[in-house]
Amino acid sequence: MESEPVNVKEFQELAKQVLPKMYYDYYAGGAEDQYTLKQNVEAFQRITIRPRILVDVSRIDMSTTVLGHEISAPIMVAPTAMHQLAHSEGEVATARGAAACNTIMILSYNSTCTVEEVFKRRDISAQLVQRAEKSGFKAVVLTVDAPRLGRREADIKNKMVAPQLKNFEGLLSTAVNSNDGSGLEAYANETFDSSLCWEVIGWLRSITSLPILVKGVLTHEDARMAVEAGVDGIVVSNHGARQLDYSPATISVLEEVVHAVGGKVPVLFDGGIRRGTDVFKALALGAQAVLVGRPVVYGLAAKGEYGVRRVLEMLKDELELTMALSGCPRLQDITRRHVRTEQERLHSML
Ligand SMILES: Cc1cc2nc3c(=O)[nH]c(=O)nc-3n(C[C@H](O)[C@H](O)[C@H](O)COP(=O)(O)O)c2cc1C
Ligand SMILES: CCCCC(=O)C(=O)O
Repeated sequence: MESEPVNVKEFQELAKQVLPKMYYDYYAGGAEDQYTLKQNVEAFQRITIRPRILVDVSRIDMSTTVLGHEISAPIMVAPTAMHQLAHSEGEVATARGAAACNTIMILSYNSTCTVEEVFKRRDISAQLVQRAEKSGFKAVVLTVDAPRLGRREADIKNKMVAPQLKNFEGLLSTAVNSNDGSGLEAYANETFDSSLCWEVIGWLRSITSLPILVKGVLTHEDARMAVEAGVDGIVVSNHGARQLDYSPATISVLEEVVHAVGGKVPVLFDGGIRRGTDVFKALALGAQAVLVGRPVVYGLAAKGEYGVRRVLEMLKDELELTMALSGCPRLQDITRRHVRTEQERLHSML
């Protein structure tokens, strides 16, 4: 396939062709049976759209603001680790692709280029957060679904080798011996902090004035606790199904979290976004914007910065068409009544 990809799935095919198996497996894989990995995508397929007719859709406006920052569409780049395994220009190319689409990129602290997130060594975390703040980052996203690394069996089989991570140069050696299995797991064992608890929000507040979001909320209980802890935003996420297998498909719990938050802080969403219709469904169920993980990495692997831009543009173009065909000229026109969930479908059959 050397023709231009026409959708995000075709970028995945291209990425598979160009990437070494070890890296493709790392990007594409999920935890254990990969049940949640499949569900994250399939749960979207069980939601249908209820389009409205005879609405003037000659002008579609997809622009929105997230924490006060205007973006061209509610589609952002999720933090994913180690982009130099996908393309030599790494996160720099991804950031340029995101900028070309006028959107926000969340940088993983496990980036192969350079900054952020939380860490066992709080002194190192503090340095990374403060470096990020100084260099112009606008928010800190604390990933709360990784007290330990999920079991990714492809990485174990491939004896996945984790590269040196530049953010930690001079702070910490990230070189680990991976002879016994996943090098990533060995690295995570050294660095991930399994004692992290709610107190960390107050600590982060004490070291930065940036807004703080928590990423990895899947229940109304934790959504309420996060709001009480004073976070500035919540990301509904199961880490792209790479952590706890049999955690729910994220789209199936979005509404529960949105209700619990009650509009007090913005709720962002990620997991399984592959089409503009998926973005539409997440917005209808209450997300302010979505984050895209793997498709961005596939775009980067296949075509560098241009590929990242194309992936984001495709999703944006598809969202625009979906809005037009559903009678929603503006984002605020997309309501809960524009989708029908599986639960509603089953209920109507009783
Ligand atoms: C290769 C890869 C690396 C990731 N690295 C991180 C990370 O360093 N920090 C983090 O919070 N989430 C990480 N994630 C999770 C993503 O931020 C996001 O939650 C997930 O990819 C969304 O699902 P999607 O890939 O179906 O879009 C990673 C995901 C992938 C696929
Ligand atoms: C040790 C780096 C882990 C990155 C990550 O979060 C992932 O691969 O999902």
